[in-house]
Amino acid sequence: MDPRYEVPRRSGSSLSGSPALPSAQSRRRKLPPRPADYKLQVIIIGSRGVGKTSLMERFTDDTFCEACKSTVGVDFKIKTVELRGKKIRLQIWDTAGQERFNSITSAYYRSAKGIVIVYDITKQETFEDLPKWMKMIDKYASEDAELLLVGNKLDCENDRVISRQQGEKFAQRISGMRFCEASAKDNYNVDEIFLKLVDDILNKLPLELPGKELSNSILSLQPEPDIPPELPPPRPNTRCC
Ligand SMILES: Nc1nc2c(ncn2[C@@H]2O[C@H](COP(=O)(O)OP(=O)(O)OP(=O)(O)O)[C@@H](O)[C@H]2O)c(=O)[nH]1
Repeated sequence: MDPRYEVPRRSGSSLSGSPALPSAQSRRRKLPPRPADYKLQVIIIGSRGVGKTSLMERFTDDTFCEACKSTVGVDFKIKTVELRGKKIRLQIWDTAGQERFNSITSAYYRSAKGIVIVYDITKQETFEDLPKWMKMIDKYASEDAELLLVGNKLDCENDRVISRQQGEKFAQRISGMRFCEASAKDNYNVDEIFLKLVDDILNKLPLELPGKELSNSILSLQPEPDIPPELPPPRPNTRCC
């Protein structure tokens, strides 16, 4: 065949020894996703069975499990959200409600910028446990962490034993604590919980560094802990009622 009419090979150049042309697949490769502007950690605490895992899974995967296993130690999920034109990578720590795991879970409080404290509106004892959770916060969490109290299982209105006013009153006694009722099952107020918390965290950040632009580096000072961070020194009992 006249070499002038030879069609160049697209690939499999090993025969000719010439370098391989990029394959169709590599040419179609997508651009890497835009990195997150901020990385934030949020922790969910509260007594056993109040729905901490369910709230996290509803928010991150939009799923609900009727009979989930109790959390052992700590679990986490990641979700990226866009807020105020910023991309925020949220790392959500779901802690075990059982007291015997407190020594493990307490190690995760320190790096949390936001704390969701959950009780079950149908279970009196989970509401009565709240001061105990506040003590954990006072002892282990950063003082500037945003707090949000959630009365979960709002779909069980007929079995309600804790009124909305009781929840509100508890939150009002703690400086800066927000309150809402939600249902992981019915997906009611779940996105709102996490987005409001992130919004409050973002609101607060510039005040921590007056005169400086917010940047990724501020948050990357806090690496995402794969292992529990070191236990912080106890903090003064400022928030407990
Ligand atoms: N009706 C109703 N049930 C819920 C809701 N959220 C969770 N549950 C149920 O409550 C039970 C406990 O839920 P979990 O999410 O495992 O609770 P948890 O707080 O993570 O429990 P621990 O890991 O033991 O601390 C499960 O059977 C869930 O299906 C809700 O909003 N409504």
